[in-house]
Amino acid sequence: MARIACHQLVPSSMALLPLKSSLLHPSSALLCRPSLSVAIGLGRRQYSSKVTMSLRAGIVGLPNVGKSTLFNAVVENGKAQAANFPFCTIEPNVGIVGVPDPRLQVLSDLSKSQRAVPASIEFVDIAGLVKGASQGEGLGNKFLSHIREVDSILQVVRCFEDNDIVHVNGKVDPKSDIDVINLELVFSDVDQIEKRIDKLKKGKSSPQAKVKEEAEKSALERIQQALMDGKPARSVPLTEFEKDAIKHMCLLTMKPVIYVANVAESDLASPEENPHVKDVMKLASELKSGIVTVSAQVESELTELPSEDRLEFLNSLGVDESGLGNLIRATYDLLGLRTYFTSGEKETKAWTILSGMTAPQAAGVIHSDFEKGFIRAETVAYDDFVAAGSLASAREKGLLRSEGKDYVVKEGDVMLFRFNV
Ligand SMILES: Nc1ncnc2c1ncn2[C@@H]1O[C@H](COP(=O)(O)OP(=O)(O)OP(=O)(O)O)[C@@H](O)[C@H]1O
Ligand SMILES: [Mg+2]
Repeated sequence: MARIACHQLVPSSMALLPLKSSLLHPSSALLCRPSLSVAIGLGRRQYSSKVTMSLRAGIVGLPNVGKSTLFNAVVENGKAQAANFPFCTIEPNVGIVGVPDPRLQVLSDLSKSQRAVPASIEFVDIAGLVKGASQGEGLGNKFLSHIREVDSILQVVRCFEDNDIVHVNGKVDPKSDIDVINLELVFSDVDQIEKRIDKLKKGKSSPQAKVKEEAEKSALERIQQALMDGKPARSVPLTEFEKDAIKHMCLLTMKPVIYVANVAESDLASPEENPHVKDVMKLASELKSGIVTVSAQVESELTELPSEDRLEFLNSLGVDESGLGNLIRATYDLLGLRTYFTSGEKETKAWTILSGMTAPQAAGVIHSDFEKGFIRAETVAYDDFVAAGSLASAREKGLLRSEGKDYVVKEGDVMLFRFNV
């Protein structure tokens, strides 16, 4: 028997299970956490056939550059926005944060929802890396292995001058700091690749495994060359097959990077005038990575203030809003994530999918039964929903479309799934 499956029909306890609010990764940089993932048969696309918990962004950088300060502010801020998240903080250094999205509140108000639940992302505070980390310096190998487990990297770069706060290399120098971190990531990858290529050369495998191993070896040799030239693995063009073949390596320089320029509060109003920030901007553009400017110090002070005093404090520094929303949003976008919504009286919820996912796959993010028994999805674009004012009115106006299993979900779709159980 067909049932209309929407958020109201999802038992509330279901929404609390981490594996249900999960998503599927296409990228070879992803899925480096076997302990957190379970296999499911997906078949249809080139995506990895696994489901994991929400995506992780690792906060990386030299010691004492403001990583933990930023982490604490992000997690505290995210908690406030997503107070109804279960397990907000899993461990002292891993926090789940809501992704700010103004559309959520609009939909929630229109549907008179009892609650609004944002999409989520995980932030991980990783201990500082120093020169020689890839040789084990300063527990480097341990910290590098933590970076292997994240899906993207936020590299915090110190851009604030403060003689009371020790800089491990004696002076504030973003270019040198970025080089140190990137070189350690490169060295670590080179090391891994050398070992793997040796193993592949010696290996005797079945003809079937051989094809994949050949692809892996060819991809690794090209990456090795790029690394020798000081370029990251992500700069090497690879086929889908090659990406899949090297995925298990979890190469550090395959992960997308955002540089987080951590500035003094006095620079917050016009960070681009700070020469250190200029350096980071230039490098980020050369390395084809994103950049976000924040003051971790200000953000952490903001979380200590009652919410009614925050704007006044920000205004006193010459800005109108906290930089964290930007940072969280940029991280979400960097991972190639997309949002669709379910919206009704009980709750309005933002769900995370990857671009290119079909309606059944998007339904599977809510629950695997929704994907298995998928019949159709009633879908309305966000703008149409807002213009109509409600789902019922969108239906009356003919804006609600009935889409089948090949429909590729679009950013901002509001969806209602019909499925068989
Ligand atoms: N934008 C900023 N302006 C001024 N001081 C800052 C700023 N950001 C962080 N700090 C200060 O820098 C010091 C180091 O910060 P934090 O402990 O967050 O660094 P960390 O990168 O986590 O270090 P570690 O690698 O040792 O864990 C703290 O005293 C913090 O208050
Ligand atoms: Mg720290």
